[in-house]
Amino acid sequence: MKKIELYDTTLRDGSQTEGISYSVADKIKIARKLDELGVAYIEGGFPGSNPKDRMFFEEFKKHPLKNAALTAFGATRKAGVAAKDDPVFAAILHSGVRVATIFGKSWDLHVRDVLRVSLEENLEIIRDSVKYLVAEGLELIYDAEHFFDAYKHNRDYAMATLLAAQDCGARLLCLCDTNGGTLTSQLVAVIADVQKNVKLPLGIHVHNDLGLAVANSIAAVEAGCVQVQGTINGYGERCGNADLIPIVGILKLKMGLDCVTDEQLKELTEVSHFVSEISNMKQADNQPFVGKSAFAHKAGVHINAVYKNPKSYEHIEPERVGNVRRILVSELAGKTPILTKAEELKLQLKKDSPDTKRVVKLLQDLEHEGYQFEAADASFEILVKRALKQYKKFFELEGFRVIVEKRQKGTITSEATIKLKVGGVQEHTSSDGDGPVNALDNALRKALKGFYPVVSKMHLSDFKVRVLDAKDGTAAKVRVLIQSQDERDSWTTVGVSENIIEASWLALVDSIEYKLLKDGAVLPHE
Ligand SMILES: CC(=O)SCCNC(=O)CCNC(=O)[C@H](O)C(C)(C)COP(=O)(O)OP(=O)(O)OC[C@H]1O[C@@H](n2cnc3c(N)ncnc32)[C@H](O)[C@@H]1OP(=O)(O)O
Ligand SMILES: CC(=O)C(=O)O
Repeated sequence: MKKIELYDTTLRDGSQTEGISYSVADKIKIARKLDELGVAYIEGGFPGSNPKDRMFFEEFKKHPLKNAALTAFGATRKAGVAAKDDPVFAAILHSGVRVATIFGKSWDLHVRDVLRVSLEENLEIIRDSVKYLVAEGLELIYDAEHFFDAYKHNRDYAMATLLAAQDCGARLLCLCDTNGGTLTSQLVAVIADVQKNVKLPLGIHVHNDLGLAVANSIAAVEAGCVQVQGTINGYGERCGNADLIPIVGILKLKMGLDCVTDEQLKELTEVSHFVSEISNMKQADNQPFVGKSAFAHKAGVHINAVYKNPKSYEHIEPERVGNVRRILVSELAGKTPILTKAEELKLQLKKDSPDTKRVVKLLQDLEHEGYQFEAADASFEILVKRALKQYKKFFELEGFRVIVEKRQKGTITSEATIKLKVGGVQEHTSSDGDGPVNALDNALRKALKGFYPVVSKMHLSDFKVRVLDAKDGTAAKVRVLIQSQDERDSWTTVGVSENIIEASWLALVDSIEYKLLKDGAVLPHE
């Protein structure tokens, strides 16, 4: 099986993303995770750039990675400075790595306008730089910056820069689409021409400015490149780098190429989510292979078919990349998920029965009002039970009041008072909280805990509000999603109203009733 080298640059090019700033500890955690995933190279940073990157490399002198080779990144030497005196090279050598990656100029525009040296001097800079680092005993990966633009404007000069790096001992030439503006067909044609002119193996490093980074990386592998550079989740300057996550999935599962083991592939979802968490970036739900929605089915026709045979609407089994199939319940879902949920709840429901039609109608009416059940699993279960009259009321509300108070100098305070009845016994309590919903939640659970002690073992873990008709301003409806948790499970409930407190109350009541239902609570004196 042909082997492809995965080269990860999340810690260097990925850190050039707007909004990302890794600490040394973050970088170390990510490097260790990537090592477990099985990438061949981890570009740890630019030690000539800043102390943080230099400190990062210190950690691996003491505790090396298990599998991957750590590489230190830098530019070719500065014009007019001998390689031995260039501080960037001194930092690379001090970092203790056995592999260095340096980027050099391929494009005559950059040589003239950015480096401001002659074309010949740039070739000399490349030769000197590669020769020096190789003579110091390092494996050298040469990143030909802007190679595809360079080729378009001056093919012969671009080719000469590669030959300069090759002749001086580089191990691999990586062709970079630095500005990310190259079409796939153009990229493949350039690679074919380069292969006729150089002996060294080729790598590919592309940016995503056309949304083609993954496609271009894959086409480059098909054209013969043996190394793919990219970042986890496609982080990187401007529109990002090629996303290594789908690249790994495609190389392994669609092209049968050796890059990680089957076991390592199962870590793909975990690695992607871990890196987005540490990077403090929102995970894209629709990210191929690993997103929350990558194997989520919403349309009734799809759901019906997936129950019969998952291959009907899935390109691979989600478990192969550590993801899971999800069935979303909504007004578009038809009867199949309702029947399945009923089966899970051990409720008798037949496809064409009036009960099933009633549940579908109720679901569609509520979604029309603004409810959304695809994330609110617990509210959906309560809805089915209510519709089938398999539901008991654990308490009856007589009324609540919520006060939010702000004095001229003091902090803002919230207090809720609640009056309810449980099996004919009236309870009247009050509680304060961090905000009005928290106060209401505390008061409700305080009122119920004497009757149902299990409510003390749950808490509210997330609270989301979405305005539904923004054009109506403050009179718009809001949808509140509440996530609750006990020692074993977490569940989500939903409420909709024009009043945010009422919407929150509806979601809170579902949340508590769900807990009581799932724990088999009984009404006092029942
Ligand atoms: C395509 C890429 O993503 S390459 C990666 C780029 N990464 C970064 O820039 C992040 C880290 N960079 C840094 O910390 C700094 O920019 C440093 C340490 C590299 C340089 O800092 P400074 O010496 O202050 O220079 P400054 O950042 O202002 O300008 C960049 C210099 O690099 C030079 N340069 C750019 N590319 C190269 C190259 N391939 N080889 C040699 N020199 C280069 C430029 O000509 C410019 O020098 P000049 O102003 O003397 O002409
Ligand atoms: C080297 C690099 O990061 C680039 O050319 O995009």
